[in-house]
Amino acid sequence: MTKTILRALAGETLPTPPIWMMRQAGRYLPEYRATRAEAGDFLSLCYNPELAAEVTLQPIRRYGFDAAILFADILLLPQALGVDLWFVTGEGPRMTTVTTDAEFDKLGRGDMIHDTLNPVYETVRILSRELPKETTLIGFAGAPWTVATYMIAGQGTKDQGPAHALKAENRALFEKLIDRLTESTIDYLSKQVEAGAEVVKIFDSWAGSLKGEDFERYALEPARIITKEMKARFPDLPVIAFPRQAGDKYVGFHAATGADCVALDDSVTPEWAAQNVQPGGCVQGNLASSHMVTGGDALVSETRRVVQAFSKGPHIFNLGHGITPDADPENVKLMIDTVRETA
Ligand SMILES: Cc1c2[nH]c(c1CCC(=O)O)Cc1[nH]c(c(CCC(=O)O)c1C)Cc1[nH]c(c(CCC(=O)O)c1C)Cc1[nH]c(c(C)c1CCC(=O)O)C2
Repeated sequence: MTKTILRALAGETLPTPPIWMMRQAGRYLPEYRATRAEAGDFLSLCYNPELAAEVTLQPIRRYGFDAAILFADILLLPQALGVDLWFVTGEGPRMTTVTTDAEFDKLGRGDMIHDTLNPVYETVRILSRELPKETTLIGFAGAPWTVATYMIAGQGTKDQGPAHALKAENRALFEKLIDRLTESTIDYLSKQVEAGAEVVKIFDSWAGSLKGEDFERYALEPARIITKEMKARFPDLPVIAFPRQAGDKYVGFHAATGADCVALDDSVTPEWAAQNVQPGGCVQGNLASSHMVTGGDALVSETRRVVQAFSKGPHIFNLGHGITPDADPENVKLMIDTVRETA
């Protein structure tokens, strides 16, 4: 029997949508916090295959999600290209910037990324042995634009101002960076698939700040190239694209990129997306993650609404963005029970 997530990704409408959750291994879980403390810090956890596999498995054991997502981070790739990366507690990632040709020229390329990323592939190998046979293993990478926004600013930003500024001031350098990230992302994802990832997801968290032609060039086009090359190398590999906050640009994203599934954030209604995006293929999403904090009747009614809106086509139930550290683990259970009862 084919795994439910793979069936949905192949375009099948299932009686109950398969479920997983962005950031399902995370700080809202006491067992995650304990393992992270054992590892020392977040990056040490990412590079410790035994412990990274352990935190990936924790939400599977607790909730029986239909998919596990590799525990790692989108910023490991720039680190593998040679930038310094660290996390400031309570604030987020920091890295050395790439805003000049000289800084760009110091970046690595080709197979050298694997020296740093080998522990991630080892995590994938452990997981493909240890996951329950019905659970799908999802590998992932950041989309070039989103990763570039962190590399250019040296940290997270509200409006991706520094990346937009570099794009305006030195478009040739900006485009070289996007191209280098596109190439390295293909190499990185390929190694994850060779190690046992069954699906790959491309996270473009800041796609929504690209407007007009910039969206086509720097969100859609890299997703198309990555998808095309991954499918050339691995013909049966399903690809999930997440151009977060794309709004009306979600329409036609499957066809334009070749992605099997488009993940939706919660700024679009499920009714609108069912009508305008789901005809293109499988969709994933899109309950607001705040319900995992607030719970109650609203959680139940909004979960039912998402399930019902997408019930006539291929759908993978998920949140619209990652679960937050202040979420209540009991609310996750309530969401899963509601999905499985509603369908
Ligand atoms: C932009 C981005 C990043 N990382 C990621 C994105 C794209 C998705 C999104 O928009 O959320 C993706 C990511 N990050 C993480 C995963 C693992 C898989 C999963 O469970 O979803 C995935 C898929 C673990 C993580 N990545 C991070 C944590 C929290 C770190 C900790 O335990 O202290 C986890 C579990 C840290 C991280 N990593 C990043 C930031 C901005 C932060 C700090 C914010 C925060 O603290 O939540 C970069």
